[in-house]
Amino acid sequence: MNDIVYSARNITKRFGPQLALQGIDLDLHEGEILGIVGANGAGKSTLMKILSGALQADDGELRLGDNVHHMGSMLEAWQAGVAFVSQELNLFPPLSVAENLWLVPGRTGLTPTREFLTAARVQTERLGLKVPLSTPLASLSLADHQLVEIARALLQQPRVLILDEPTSALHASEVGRLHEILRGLRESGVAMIYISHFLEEVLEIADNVVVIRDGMNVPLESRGKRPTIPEIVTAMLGRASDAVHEPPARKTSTAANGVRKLGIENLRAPGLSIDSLVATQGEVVGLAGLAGSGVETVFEILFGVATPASGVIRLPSGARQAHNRPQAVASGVAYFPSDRKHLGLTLDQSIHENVSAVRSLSLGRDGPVPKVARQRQIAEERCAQIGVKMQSVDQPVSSLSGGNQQKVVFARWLEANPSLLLLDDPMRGVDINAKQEMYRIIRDLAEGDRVILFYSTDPGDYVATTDRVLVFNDGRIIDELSGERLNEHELVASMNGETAQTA
Ligand SMILES: Nc1ncnc2c1ncn2[C@@H]1O[C@H](COP(=O)(O)OP(=O)(O)OP(=O)(O)O)[C@@H](O)[C@H]1O
Repeated sequence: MNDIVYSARNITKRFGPQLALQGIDLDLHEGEILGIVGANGAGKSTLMKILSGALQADDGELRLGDNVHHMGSMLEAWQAGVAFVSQELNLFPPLSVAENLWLVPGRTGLTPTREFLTAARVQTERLGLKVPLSTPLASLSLADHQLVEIARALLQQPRVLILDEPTSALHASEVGRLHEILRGLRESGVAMIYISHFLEEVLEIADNVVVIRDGMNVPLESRGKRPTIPEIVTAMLGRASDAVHEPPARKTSTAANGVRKLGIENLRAPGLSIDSLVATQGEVVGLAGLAGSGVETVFEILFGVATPASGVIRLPSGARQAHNRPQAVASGVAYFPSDRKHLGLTLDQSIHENVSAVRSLSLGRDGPVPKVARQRQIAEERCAQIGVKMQSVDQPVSSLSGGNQQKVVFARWLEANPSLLLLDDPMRGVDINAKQEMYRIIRDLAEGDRVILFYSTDPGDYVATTDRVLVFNDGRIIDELSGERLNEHELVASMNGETAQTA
């Protein structure tokens, strides 16, 4: 094994009464990709923030090479050659891509040098970011934001690169490109930490895997050998997973009278052209496609935040197309957006306030906002159901880990009673167990009289939850997968236009 580049000993971190890290040890070697896995709230991001100077440990020691190093700030870490791609995507939406790439700790001025721009162009192209560097960041998709954040770290030519869920918004081809780049960096001796909830992905790219549970290292039985996924899951959860998911008994669409249905006809908008799309109550219909395929626009139109040029929309509640968000909500439409930062959570409010907030938007089952005691009870039930790791429902949402915040949003929409549920990558960043529970909940929701449209960056999610999948390309529906054809292989091929048929 090569030399140790970066090591942590007995790292401990408390947030008030919460002991987030309890004596973590870690060794990172030159030219090693170290995978770190753990359930939501296990302490991965906290540890990465400490390694990258964004947070200070309460106790423990960090060593860079042979020297004890006090990572007092992110600037110090950058200067020591430690670059961090954060799960929270610390970018500046009003600035351009180039300015975002340029702005790193310690650098002053907003104008990138010509030399930097040339390097930036090469790096972004290698990662598959297809927009000019002058593009305002705010106009890019979440996946592109993730690529910009990765490019920014790579442009620092770090000795140590920490990637916290770098692929949560990326499609398989983008993941493939990133892995190729990381393998190249490994060859040149860069040491990397790679965190992901996609365990197959971790096993594919990582040389070694570290499991963290409740802020502590969990030894793997296969010590030194390649661990298996069941072994990793058992270590993560502290027990074997009970989360064996059977794909749903798929329904075939019934357009019978008397059932609620979503009907879209001749819908035209910039980058979108749908002749017909019908989904009936009880169905989970997947809308799949690569970035820019048009799925996002469909969601935006149905939620009243984008306006089509023409077309007819009939919502399951019987209402016509909504022209703004309040109208959409009042017409029974719930939208679960993929961007965690814009999930609509009020971060400084408590979990129970957030979970019950949508009732006040007139979607509630029992109408008026329930009393606080009842709110708390509902939130407790919902959070227990999907395993939100928390101290109490009174704590602010901002104190939860990223994946647990995502689960609170999910719990919140469970408390609403929409007739049309738009789920835009709801499982991004949630751990394997919660994912299985979400699959079940989505199926249960569909069993009621709801129509569910579902999008994910993980093809496996479609197979696990949907009845059928409409594949979008260039704003059009180019394929429909159901029955035997609804498997990951066909889906990925179809999204890439390999077996596309006209639906
Ligand atoms: N700023 C904070 N204030 C209070 N508690 C916090 C704060 N940040 C994290 N925690 C708590 O520390 C624990 C570890 O959180 P962390 O974000 O490190 O988990 P994680 O393993 O990265 O989870 P995820 O997979 O969901 O991103 C959690 O219980 C979380 O609630």
